[in-house]
Amino acid sequence: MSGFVPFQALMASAGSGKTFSLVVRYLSLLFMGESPDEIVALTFTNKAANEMQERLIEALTHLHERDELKEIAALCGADETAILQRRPEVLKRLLAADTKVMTIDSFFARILRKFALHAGIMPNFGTFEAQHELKVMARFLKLCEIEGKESTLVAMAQISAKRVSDIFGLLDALYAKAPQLRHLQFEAAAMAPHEARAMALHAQLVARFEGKSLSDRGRKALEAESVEALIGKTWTAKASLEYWDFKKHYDPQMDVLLRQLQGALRGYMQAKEQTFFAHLFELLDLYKSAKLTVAKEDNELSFDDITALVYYLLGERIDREFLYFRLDSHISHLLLDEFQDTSVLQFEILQPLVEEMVSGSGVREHHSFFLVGDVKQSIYRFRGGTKELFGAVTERYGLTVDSLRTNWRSSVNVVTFVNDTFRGRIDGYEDQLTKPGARPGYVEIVEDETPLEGMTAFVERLLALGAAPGEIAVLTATNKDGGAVQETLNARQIDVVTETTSRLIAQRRVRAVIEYLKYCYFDAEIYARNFCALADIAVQPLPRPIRAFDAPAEAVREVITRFGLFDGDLNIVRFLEVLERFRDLEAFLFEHERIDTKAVTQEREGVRVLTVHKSKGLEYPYVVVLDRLGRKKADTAPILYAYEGVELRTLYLRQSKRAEFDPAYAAALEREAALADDDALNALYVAFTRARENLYVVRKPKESMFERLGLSSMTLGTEGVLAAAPALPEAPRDIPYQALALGRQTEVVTAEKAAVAEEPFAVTFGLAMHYALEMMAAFEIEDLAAAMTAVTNRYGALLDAGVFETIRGRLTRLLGDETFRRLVEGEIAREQPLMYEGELRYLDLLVRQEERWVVIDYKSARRYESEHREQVGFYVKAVRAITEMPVEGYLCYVLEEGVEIVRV
Ligand SMILES: Nc1ncnc2c1ncn2[C@@H]1O[C@H](COP(=O)(O)OP(=O)(O)OP(=O)(O)O)[C@@H](O)[C@H]1O
Repeated sequence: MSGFVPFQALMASAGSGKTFSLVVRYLSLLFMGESPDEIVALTFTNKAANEMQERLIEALTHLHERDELKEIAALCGADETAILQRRPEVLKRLLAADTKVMTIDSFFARILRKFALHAGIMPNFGTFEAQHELKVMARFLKLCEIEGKESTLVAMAQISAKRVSDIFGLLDALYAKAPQLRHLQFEAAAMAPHEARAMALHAQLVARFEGKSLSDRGRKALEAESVEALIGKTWTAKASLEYWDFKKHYDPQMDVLLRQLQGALRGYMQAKEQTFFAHLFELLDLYKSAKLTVAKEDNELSFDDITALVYYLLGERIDREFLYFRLDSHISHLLLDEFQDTSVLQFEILQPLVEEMVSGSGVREHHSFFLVGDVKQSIYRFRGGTKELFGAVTERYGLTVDSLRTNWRSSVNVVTFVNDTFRGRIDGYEDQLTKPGARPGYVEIVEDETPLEGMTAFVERLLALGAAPGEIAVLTATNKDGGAVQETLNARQIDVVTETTSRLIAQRRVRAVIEYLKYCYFDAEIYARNFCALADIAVQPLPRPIRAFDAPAEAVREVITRFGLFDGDLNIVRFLEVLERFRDLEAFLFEHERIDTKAVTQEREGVRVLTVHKSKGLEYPYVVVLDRLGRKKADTAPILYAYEGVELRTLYLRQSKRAEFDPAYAAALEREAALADDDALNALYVAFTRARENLYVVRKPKESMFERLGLSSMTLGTEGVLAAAPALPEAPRDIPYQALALGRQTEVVTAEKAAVAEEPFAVTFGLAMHYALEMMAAFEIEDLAAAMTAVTNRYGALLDAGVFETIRGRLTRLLGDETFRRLVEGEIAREQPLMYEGELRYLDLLVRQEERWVVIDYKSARRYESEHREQVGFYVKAVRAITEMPVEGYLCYVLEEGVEIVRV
């Protein structure tokens, strides 16, 4: 019988197999006949998404020897032989599919691309982790000037004693949470009356000491010129003045005054807070429009922008049904990993999907929802991850909550150490069991005044024992510490792989090409030399094509061909794609440092160095956890977010000494500190649970981040490393690389054409021609060759070679057509999905020109003209309604006898 539970949550400790179960579940769905297109699996980091994708394929490829097999058989209620028999077919389906295993951010970006026009942006926007701050700031200041809000800004800077750039940071933080703040209202309140009252009470108090022989230091302590100075005094926060030098002259009336003074100070601080937030919210709208304008200009969005826009679409522009269920092939199964770090906002966006999944009746019978997480590993509170969400969601949707007790990852000593360390320290911690046949493993803690040296000693020892560099991970508290580790290890000739080294622009060949582009731009010999060195070629004169300025990608293609630089390194291909995003060479050179696209493969072997935060969900045979190298930074974030469960209740402005006057604030501050403490403890739990075999901890004697764990130098077990696996020459592996699948016209066209029962050849011919046009980087004759290669690869099996020549001929004529060239001058979007009046269509070509939009529909045969006109007429109406700008529609017949362009 099938053990498949359709709605299930797994809440379980590190290494207990949550991701494993997710993979098992995904594959089981495939074995039960579900299509990969219908399954969405979302993770928190890109790394986790890539790993999951790899695990799916690996597990399927080697299913006969994998632990997953038994579990899949159990879930499907089938025997293992039957499962193995179906494996090739399932693998084929998986490889051919447009799978949706991705981060929540990418998933939202994908949704937004489909509805880009509804949000007023172009669908081919680039994504960056953060937007161009300076630009946004300049735009924001300009808007403040136009709207006459400069004084508000200045007032805020004064109130909070912050620089304008800090206020900018606050706006950014609020922007990310804006939808959750809708219910909050702040009103600017006058601070002056509170101030006057406080100063008057102060004067009365001072008067009571008049004529008394108060000591000099006592008198000095009493002096205060302003309300802020009063707040800074120690005595103002005391319960009574009957202490210290004041004691001798104390009379009870003084405490009455003191109490009143404290009330006035509290009132002052609260008024300050109200005013501050009232101003901040006033500016928030300007900030939002500054961000959006810059985003539109650069056609580039940060993930916060994407989340905000999708939230807006969902709430105001688009029927929720459409957002999820009409555009894509139907989503029937939703799997969420690392749920403890999903933010409330992200969940609100996913909610319609979840609700569809769990409302199981009729056609929805085949839906399922699965989420896994571990609240002990919740470490993204600052980003709006709210661990309470887990409980709220499982309860609301009545999910079966299961737990897993066995640790499948780590050795006996690591599991024992982790149990001993966190038992009683993390609320509700339950000991984990070790897996059957677990190796003993090893744990060592060392206290070292110079932690970097302690760390190096461990790494060198492991290498000497025979561990491969790639099996060792050093986990650090911050990125900066990671840099120090890298330097230290490099100085000892140990190679290191970090986040930075795995960026696309850090790859050798890509760096070579970037040097070449600098050479084209700056014309300085040094760049040419760098290029030759990085490309491993002799120093020689290089061409500096003038077109490199407008079409850098083209210049790069040329130089790659000339020097034979493309030897299957997919990073070059990916880089060319990235390069296409830039208007011209200047834009690229100005911006390229910010390109955070990841490299296709990890080129280098080396010790992995990463922050504890980045290590979540990952595992390594040998892990060295390094103490924080610097001092702990005090938490000085000016805004405190007070949550009640998953609801953001209110905001507080952090003000020094306020806790002493304001109990409600003091409670909020305490709660905040406790939560920050939980986060820090959880981060340590994450760090210690990454090790499979050996775990090493390097702690400083003072100010250690491990202090609260009471760790001291010790060893557990006998140190050793796994015998190296026999070094098989690694087979060159094809990395499945997919361009963003935005949904294709293919399906729609096929459906449309099938309806008119056209002959199959004509349909395929039409699709191939459309595809060639879609693949053209720009409508230049130089791009035709690459587009034709793409088409031949895709349709080679279906069409004869001669047919491709026909297509090439037709397109050559099209590219030479004056009218066509004029129409496509502008910003171009291809295969743009569009939803209007309940209908989904794909536009072949949408061009934004200065003051108007142009819709172009290609046709490969002159038949059904009246239907075609009707279709384009519908597009025009839709784009006009969405963009509220003039729109022109054209039918573009790309025929054997020539090009005909008909205005509709
Ligand atoms: N049932 C199982 N049988 C055999 N091996 C398993 C099983 N479950 C998990 N494993 C293995 O144990 C290791 C840890 O599993 P996994 O990464 O799924 O844990 P997790 O709960 O997601 O951990 P974390 O919370 O740290 O992300 C993996 O190497 C996985 O292949």
